[in-house]
Amino acid sequence: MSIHSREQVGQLIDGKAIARALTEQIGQEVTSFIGQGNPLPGLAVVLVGNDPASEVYVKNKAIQTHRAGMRSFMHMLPESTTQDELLDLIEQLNANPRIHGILVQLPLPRQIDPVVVTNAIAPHKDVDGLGEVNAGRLALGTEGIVPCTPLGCLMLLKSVHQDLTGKHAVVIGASNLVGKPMAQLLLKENCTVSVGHIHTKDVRGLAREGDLLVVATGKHGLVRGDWIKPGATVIDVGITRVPTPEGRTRLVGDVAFDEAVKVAGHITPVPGGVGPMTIACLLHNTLQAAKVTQKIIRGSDVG
Ligand SMILES: Nc1nc(=O)c2c([nH]1)NC[C@@H]1CN(c3ccc(C(=O)N[C@@H](CCC(=O)O)C(=O)O)cc3)C=[N+]21
Repeated sequence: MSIHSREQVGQLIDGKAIARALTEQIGQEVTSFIGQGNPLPGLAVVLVGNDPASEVYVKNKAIQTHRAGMRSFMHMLPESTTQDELLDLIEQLNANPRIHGILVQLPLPRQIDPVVVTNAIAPHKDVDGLGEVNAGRLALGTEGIVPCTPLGCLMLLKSVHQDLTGKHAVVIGASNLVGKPMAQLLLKENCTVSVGHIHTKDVRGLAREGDLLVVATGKHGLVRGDWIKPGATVIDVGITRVPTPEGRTRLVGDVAFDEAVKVAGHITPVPGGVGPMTIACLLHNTLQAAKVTQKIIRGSDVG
């Protein structure tokens, strides 16, 4: 034995493997859904402008959609697209019976108001769960479509803890896309929830109190080892492309992984953590949306 104490190493939460299993299960459900005479679930993804990172995500989504046996409809619009042009497209997609889910990739160019656009998506096709109707349902704890990234984070937390009741969950970041819906979901799981954000006075002190720590700030490497309660479960939602010394790029999260892994009990990597779960949950939401639509059309339970 050396005189140094053995370094504790947290266990990796394998988001890629959990997402693969979920996608496979969704694929089987799709097969039985269409076997009952229902149409293929269809997902429309709309990308405005040519942000190269967004294009990668959009392509990944299309590949995974086909893997789960669903149809995907891609709409790539130029950076100069007006809000009215985008609203016209959404109106067409809302009316198209082959399309059960609509996702408009964020962020949008300056001339387009994301709130107006998200609320233009029919609530039963809002597979991102970001419109006022679904956000309101989540806040009230009623049935609705739950945003993909927070839903994926919850599944990862549940892969470690069967029951989250009574745990102190700390969410860093209060965006409408991740932080706010994440806090709502954790409340529903009977956690004591704290939300830290840019104005929080001692965000490190707050983070250190979390039995569960979900970080979604977009500031890579923000959360250091000494921000983490020993043994905590850490979910890193951040995804930033940074240059390497060799002149390439790599993806990094909001958590300084090498430090954090020594303190955490369980931790998600980037890549291979939350990202693949986001896509798997998008497919889950699209299948659910298709089921709800068919249930209404047939006036009967399709399971
Ligand atoms: N309306 C809307 N909904 C979104 O869900 C949404 C969005 N806009 N805008 C952009 C962000 C980002 N996002 C990701 C999804 C998957 C990966 C993903 O699959 N990541 C892989 C690696 C991908 C790679 O290598 O580039 C991983 O983390 O292992 C990443 C990021 C969804 N977003």
